[in-house]
Amino acid sequence: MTDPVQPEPSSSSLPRKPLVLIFIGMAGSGKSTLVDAIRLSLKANGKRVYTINLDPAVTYLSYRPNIDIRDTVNYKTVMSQYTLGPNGAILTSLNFFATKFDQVLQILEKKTNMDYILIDTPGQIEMFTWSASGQILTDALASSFPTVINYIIDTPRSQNPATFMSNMLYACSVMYKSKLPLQLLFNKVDIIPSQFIHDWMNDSDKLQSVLDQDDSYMSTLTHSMSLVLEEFYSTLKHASVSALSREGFEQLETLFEEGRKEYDEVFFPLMEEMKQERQKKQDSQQSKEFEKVLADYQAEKEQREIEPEKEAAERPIRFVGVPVQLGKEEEDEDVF
Ligand SMILES: Nc1nc2c(ncn2[C@@H]2O[C@H](COP(=O)(O)OP(=O)(O)OP(=O)(O)O)[C@@H](O)[C@H]2O)c(=O)[nH]1
Repeated sequence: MTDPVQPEPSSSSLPRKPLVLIFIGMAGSGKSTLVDAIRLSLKANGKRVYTINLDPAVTYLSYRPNIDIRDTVNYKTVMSQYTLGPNGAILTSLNFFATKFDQVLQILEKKTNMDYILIDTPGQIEMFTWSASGQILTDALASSFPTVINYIIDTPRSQNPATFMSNMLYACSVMYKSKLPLQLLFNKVDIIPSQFIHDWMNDSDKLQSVLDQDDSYMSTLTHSMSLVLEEFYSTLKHASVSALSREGFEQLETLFEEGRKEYDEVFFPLMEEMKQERQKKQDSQQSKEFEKVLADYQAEKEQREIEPEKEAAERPIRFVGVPVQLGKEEEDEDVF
């Protein structure tokens, strides 16, 4: 395969960092198969690729990830030790891993020669997208590296308009929650071409003609939703691929680099702005607290000048900053 993209220098003056690609999608949409296939394809194009598996419950992976959550947390042990069900154990394992993620970041920071870091996530999508630990991991990655979310859609299953709409609404919510560039990968196009999805996204009448065959409440709702999502579709970048046949892979590097550009130009400045805003708030809170301490000190000093004897009698004795309360009978004793 030829290299379709010559990496452009990042818009920032900083050295070019590896691009983090987080793969998210409904169970069985093909995340792990796609991560492996994309890893091999990028490597064949001469790119250096690092892989991380964040699914503690996956039993088989066709590739050996460079960092694997399963090497740190044993999901089955977590389940029996904390008497948890499968979902609780996945969540707890992710929580444990999040507490160690600074070490992962330290390793990644040293991988300056890498072009891409591919991240495989748990099959139970909400375990990652709606958990505090998922948010912590995503934020930690996005504040250190250009990061793009790849939302995988199972094309054959999306032939049902309600399934299609559920996926689109979920993708939209992931973008809002993560505040990161999001791209759609319509997977499994070796089974059925994704043309119908493009038609539905570009022309709501085409979706309507399918919905017209069904006069249920759901079809009316789906149509209303499709009108609402038109704006979301218009900015969305996507590609149709097959992890098995590697169809559509020739457009992936271009798509990923567009995601990097979007992160650099839109999301990174936004994140920096938010960081500065937070810092400003913190600084103003600190200076308010400092002024309060200063005012208290001033008031206390003035009080001391007015009533020096009374103040000395009432002032608690302090030992290394801790007020020592003396009992009545001990008042004359040296308690230190
Ligand atoms: N025909 C076809 N099958 C695929 C493709 N990608 C994945 N599959 C199959 O889909 C099934 C699920 O793939 P996985 O890669 O395990 O999907 P996943 O999203 O990682 O699954 P979970 O982690 O369990 O959610 C497997 O049987 C794959 O072989 C594809 O492009 N075409």
